[in-house]
Amino acid sequence: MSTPSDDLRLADIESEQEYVSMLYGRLDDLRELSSKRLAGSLRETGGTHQMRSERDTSVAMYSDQLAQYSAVENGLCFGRLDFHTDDRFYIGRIGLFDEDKEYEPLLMDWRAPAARPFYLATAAAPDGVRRRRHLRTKQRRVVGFDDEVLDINSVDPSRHTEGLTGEATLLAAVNASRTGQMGDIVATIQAEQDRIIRTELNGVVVVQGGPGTGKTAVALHRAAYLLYTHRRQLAKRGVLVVGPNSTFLRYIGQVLPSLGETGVLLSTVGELFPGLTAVGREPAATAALKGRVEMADVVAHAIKDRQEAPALVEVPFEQDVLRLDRRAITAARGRARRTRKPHNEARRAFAREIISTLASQAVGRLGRHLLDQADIDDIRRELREDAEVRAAIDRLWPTLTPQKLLEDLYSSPKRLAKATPRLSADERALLVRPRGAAWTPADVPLLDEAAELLGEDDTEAKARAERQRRQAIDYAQGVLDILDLEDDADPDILMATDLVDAYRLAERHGAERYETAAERAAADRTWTFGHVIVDEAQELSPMAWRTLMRRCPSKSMTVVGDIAQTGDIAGASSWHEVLSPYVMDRWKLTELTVNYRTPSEIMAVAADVLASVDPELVPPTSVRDSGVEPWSARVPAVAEALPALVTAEVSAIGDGKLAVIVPVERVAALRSVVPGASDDLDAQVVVLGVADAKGLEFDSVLVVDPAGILAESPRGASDLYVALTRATQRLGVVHEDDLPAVLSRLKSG
Ligand SMILES: Nc1ncnc2c1ncn2[C@@H]1O[C@H](COP(=O)(O)OP(=O)(O)OP(=O)(O)O)[C@@H](O)[C@H]1O
Repeated sequence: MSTPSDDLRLADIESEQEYVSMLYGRLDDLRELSSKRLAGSLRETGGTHQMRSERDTSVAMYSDQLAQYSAVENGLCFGRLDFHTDDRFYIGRIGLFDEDKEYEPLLMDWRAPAARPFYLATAAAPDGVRRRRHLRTKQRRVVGFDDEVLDINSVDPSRHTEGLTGEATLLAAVNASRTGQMGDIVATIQAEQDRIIRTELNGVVVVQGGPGTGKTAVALHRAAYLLYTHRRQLAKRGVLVVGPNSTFLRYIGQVLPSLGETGVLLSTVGELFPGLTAVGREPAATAALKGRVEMADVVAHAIKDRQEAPALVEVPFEQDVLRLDRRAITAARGRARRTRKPHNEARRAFAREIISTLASQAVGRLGRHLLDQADIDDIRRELREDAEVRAAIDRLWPTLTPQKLLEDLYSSPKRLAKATPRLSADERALLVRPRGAAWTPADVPLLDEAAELLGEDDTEAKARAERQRRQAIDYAQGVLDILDLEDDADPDILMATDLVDAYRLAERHGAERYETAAERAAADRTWTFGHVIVDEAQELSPMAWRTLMRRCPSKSMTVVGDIAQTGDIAGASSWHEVLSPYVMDRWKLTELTVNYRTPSEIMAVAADVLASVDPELVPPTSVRDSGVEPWSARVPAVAEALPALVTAEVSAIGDGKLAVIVPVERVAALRSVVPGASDDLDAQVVVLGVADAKGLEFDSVLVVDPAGILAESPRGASDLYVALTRATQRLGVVHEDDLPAVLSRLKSG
């Protein structure tokens, strides 16, 4: 039997449905309009350069609009605010307006200043809000809502935190099964998170917080907020989001599109050198050494060593042999270095000096009194064009690419010894590598450093671009010729060539058209971004920070991480240490304190491990209990016991996700014994090392061989802390040896 309050609720759902359906109708209208306009712009051809460029802008704009309208389809409207003044706003993923009523807002974009009370208003500080309503929708259907009446009498003075916003909806969200893809939190952003998301654009903001406090979520919503609030500034230069590995980037990849933002470049540091994929692996000690800041000097040394000054170089020229002694070479080198230009650009000054020296020798031998200025100019020109002379200059001051410089360095113990006077022999040995070996992520900051010091030698790139442009024009000309031939019969028909010439056709079909700032940025090493967000920032080495800082000269950055979770031995142990070389103390620390992922039962176990990293560190407070105690199981052989343990966990989590987190060296062996296991996050069961599990979360986690994880690295305790805090519901620890003392709280299951 339905009660009067059930009836009221149903009536409310019905009226909300009416409103939400009206909003979807409006969205459909907008979609249709943009689609028509896009089709119109694509049909247009010809015109002046300016007309073409305006048309391209329209095409890009309408395509973006269409992508945005599709992206916000799910959960378009998720909230409502009722004010004491009887005003009422609906809050959603984008703003929608009523064109017939002077653009009155129908739906408020969550990022608009007027939407802020939805995240900040509390019973103690209601900001004029009487009621906050969270709407739950499935596709276009309203399925329920939760109301909070912001009444001062409902304030609980015993609560120390400022309280949760939309608690029922929040708990439903954090309890939901995980999908292998991070979701957005736009409907349930909490006050401490909202303040960080809306921090001003300029300067460096550090977001420090324990596991599960929403750092990644906050960082991504901040990107969306900044793009909305500073669209003009940021759309041009773009926003870069840096993550620790490609698994993580795939995991977070859908969040910004679901917020209607597609123009953000997601990248690892290892992917920041265009044209090169750094997939090589190397020992952790080698990567850590390459990450040290002294490597910047090593690169500089390596370049100087290539500016050689041997005792004597003989240059055959015509019937004679010209000589360059060390004094002449050093003088030319000094001249070139004094230009303070990068190596490849300073080469021109070096070559000019060398040609001058050789020219005076050649002229002296021929007898200066016999030659006039024109003869001397001829000799200079011949010297410049002479293959032997060029070869001599190449040897003394070679044009270098970053790749060639590093490859030559790693593969030559002699070169390495000269470039690394401050490294020990053991350290130097870590850098030795044969030619042709794959580039590793730790090489990328060194290549970037080298590229800065070498300067772009873009002669080859320019020649290639020109060749491609010519080919495109030839191709376009061919197309036009064919069209003309076909239409030849009827002179009244407008020829394709009347509308567009080959050059323009080629230009319109060129690869650069309609590219977003993010796409252009991805292809250009020297691109600088309007804002850079660094996630899991504690993992970055000092050399990686140099690369990132170069990409953001304005130092408008959001740095997100947890010093207690640092696993990389090149990683950070304090934010001050990381940032002060670039911005001194001009950075702002913000903190997140509530854990939305890990239930309190699991967090209690993780807290013991955290205390072993540093007793001063405070674990975040879990937002909920799960009612399930974490357990440990001692088994004679993990490989044999694991399949059954995995099957039991899978049946406990229904269609949720399970991760088996193991020491890196056991990943391959254990992945092969777990049925259906993979490293693909879409699979139900994944087997991962800790480094690859960073930033991810699963309904259930089995941590295997905790002693192995602790022993695997000097930062083993941080790694174990990361592994334990990946679970949203259930945790089991499986071990063969004694359970490490830090885990003694676990009950054996
Ligand atoms: N306000 C919120 N509403 C709903 N869910 C939230 C909220 N804040 C965080 N979460 C959820 O909590 C989980 C953890 O968030 P997130 O991955 O951003 O944490 P993190 O601080 O980056 O963690 P870690 O340091 O362990 O990588 C995610 O599932 C996220 O969606």
